[in-house]
Amino acid sequence: MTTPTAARHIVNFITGNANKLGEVKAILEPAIQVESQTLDLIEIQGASLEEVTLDKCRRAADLIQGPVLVEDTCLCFNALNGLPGPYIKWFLTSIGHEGLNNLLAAYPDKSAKAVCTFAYSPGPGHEPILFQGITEGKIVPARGPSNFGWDPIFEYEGKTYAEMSKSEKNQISHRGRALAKLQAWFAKEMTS
Ligand SMILES: O=c1nc[nH]c2c1ncn2[C@H]1C[C@H](O)[C@@H](COP(=O)(O)OP(=O)(O)OP(=O)(O)O)O1
Ligand SMILES: [Mg+2]
Repeated sequence: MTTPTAARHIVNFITGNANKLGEVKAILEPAIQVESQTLDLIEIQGASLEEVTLDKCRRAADLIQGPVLVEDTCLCFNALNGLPGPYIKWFLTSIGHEGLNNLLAAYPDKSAKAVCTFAYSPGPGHEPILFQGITEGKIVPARGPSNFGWDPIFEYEGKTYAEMSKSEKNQISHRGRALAKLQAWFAKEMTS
């Protein structure tokens, strides 16, 4: 059954990452329809996770000249005081799964947080709203298919993200948890 058009929200998710888009669609649709445009948005450095996402969202709204949803994902190693954090993309590209494991070789603490921060802007000039989700896990040698980023090295309750089915991951993931907050906010907007 489809939701009546009048009660339906549409978001324009701006991302260059097809895997993110797939998960966001799987979680939000059909209640919230997800359209998408691919833009490689500049991400600022030396700022908090929230500031990085807010800035990315303002840039996207200015470029699109309309409502946008963006997301920034961080992988924070507790032994490294939260690094690589927002720089995980460049660490992953440069040193891979093994290199990321090696970063923690000197520390007994392998725990890590996956943090997903979505920002929604109703349009240029509006202050974006943030929705954050965190999943606590640990960094392990790669297990499972290498389909999406660091999924094979992030373990949650005995399984790496890569060893989970898509729906299993979405139930407990940083992204799923952030989107649960976004869904609640949109549901409230619809009734107010
Ligand atoms: O659930 C995930 N499971 C495994 N890996 C993941 C996940 N989510 C993001 N990732 C990877 C993609 C990128 O290497 C880095 C985040 O960087 P981030 O800037 O947020 O992503 P991106 O540049 O690929 O896409 P976007 O255009 O939305 O910024 O972590
Ligand atoms: Mg990015």
